[in-house]
Amino acid sequence: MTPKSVILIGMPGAGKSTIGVMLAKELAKDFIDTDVLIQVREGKTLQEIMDESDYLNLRRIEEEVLLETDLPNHVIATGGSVVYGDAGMQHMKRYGPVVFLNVSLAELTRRIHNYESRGIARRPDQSFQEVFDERNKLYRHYADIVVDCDGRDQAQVIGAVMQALDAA
Ligand SMILES: Nc1ncnc2c1ncn2[C@@H]1O[C@H](COP(=O)(O)OP(=O)(O)O)[C@@H](O)[C@H]1O
Ligand SMILES: O=C(O)C1=C[C@@H](OP(=O)(O)O)[C@@H](O)[C@H](O)C1
Ligand SMILES: [Mg+2]
Repeated sequence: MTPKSVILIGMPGAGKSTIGVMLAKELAKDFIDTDVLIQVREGKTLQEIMDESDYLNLRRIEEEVLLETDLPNHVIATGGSVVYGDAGMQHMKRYGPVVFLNVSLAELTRRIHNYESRGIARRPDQSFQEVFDERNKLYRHYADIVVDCDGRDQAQVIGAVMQALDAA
């Protein structure tokens, strides 16, 4: 049987990248951050891709990169905008459970101070609150497991993810 992967989704600042690499060590799996895959394939930073084109192009590239990548036995930290591409999500779901790291808007606002320059793939007129509301529905739609992260430090979130994976 192909070993299972674990796919982390959630808002920018939810902890996908930092928790993902620690979770991969705990679970003895490989780790990949899809933002890194995109940057290496394009030879540009995400911000450069957005500056040279627009947020829809970044989302399109994100989906293309996912569809061309085989990711068995990995913890996969996705970019926050990955849920806008259904084909990419269905592709990843074949490898294992999707875990939504659920963080409140208040906590995300505490963690993110560079909303305008962070390279969030959003319509330029959209506020952080609007992006949060729009995406929350999508994260819940694709999630097999929802882990509430508010009030938990990184070790506690990892513990909660592992417990939920065991129970699933
Ligand atoms: N449970 C947590 N409690 C407090 N801060 C956290 C937690 N998880 C992650 N962080 C911090 O939030 C910031 C964003 O984390 P990051 O992994 O880059 O998020 P993402 O990849 O989801 O955008 C980092 O500074 C990270 O250290
Ligand atoms: O939410 C977004 O629109 C994005 C989040 C980023 O990843 P993180 O979620 O790891 O910050 C990165 O993929 C890109 O800048 C777009
Ligand atoms: Mg990240």
